[in-house]
Amino acid sequence: MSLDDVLIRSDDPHHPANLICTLCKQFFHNNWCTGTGGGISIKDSETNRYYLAPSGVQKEQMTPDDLFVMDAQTLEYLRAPELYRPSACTPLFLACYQKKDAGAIIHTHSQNAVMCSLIFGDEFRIANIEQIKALPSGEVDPVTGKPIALSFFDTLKIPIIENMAHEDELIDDLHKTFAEYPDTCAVIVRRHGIFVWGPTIDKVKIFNEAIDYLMELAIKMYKMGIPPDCGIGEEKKHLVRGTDA
Ligand SMILES: CSCCC(=O)C(=O)COP(=O)(O)O
Ligand SMILES: [Zn+2]
Repeated sequence: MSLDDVLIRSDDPHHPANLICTLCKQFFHNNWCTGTGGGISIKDSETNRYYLAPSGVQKEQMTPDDLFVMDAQTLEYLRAPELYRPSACTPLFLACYQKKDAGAIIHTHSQNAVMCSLIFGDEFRIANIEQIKALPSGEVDPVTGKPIALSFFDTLKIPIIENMAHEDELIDDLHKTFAEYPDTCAVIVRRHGIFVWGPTIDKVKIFNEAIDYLMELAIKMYKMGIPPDCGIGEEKKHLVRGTDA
């Protein structure tokens, strides 16, 4: 059995090497990972390994052979395809693994994230929308030990940080948001996209989809004059009637 057989070959569609490729294809069709932008990293908790995409490749065309594999303990690459460099987002993914105990990270260049970063200041907020309930509050049920989701009556708050010339230059602001927003599962990068993390890739996929839905809705509300974080019933007084926005 070769090292590749151990690290990247599996018939299991849920194996990280397969899942990264499958999800990047899906995300390409959502316009989230086009033109080489965006990416996904998944931790294999059983083997304690990080799976990372190569940099600058068309993410929807990746195969398991293209992936980097890193030992989560030593941070040494167990597999590093000669043709490639690891994703430029690797330091940011590692920060999420190490500081947020993430099991996976999704990075997209969603236009909804970019638009929200152009409309809003240093925080994206939206309140009282059913889809918010798909997102974690950051609190844990003391009895069951399970994470508690946000309630319909809560306000989702996602920090927005400024973009930099290179991905690794985002690291200081990412660490700052970890301190200032200990409960957030996402950071929007202005004029760039969004990073979303969580305990498993299944959960992160749900978080990313829910946040993207909420960002898209917020843009529509904003265009209608409705602040996305306004209280229930307050929308009427903000509504711009007759708009074709
Ligand atoms: C046009 S993509 C610019 C780099 C970027 O923002 C990104 O998400 C992809 O970086 P990678 O090194 O993973 O290709
Ligand atoms: Zn990016």
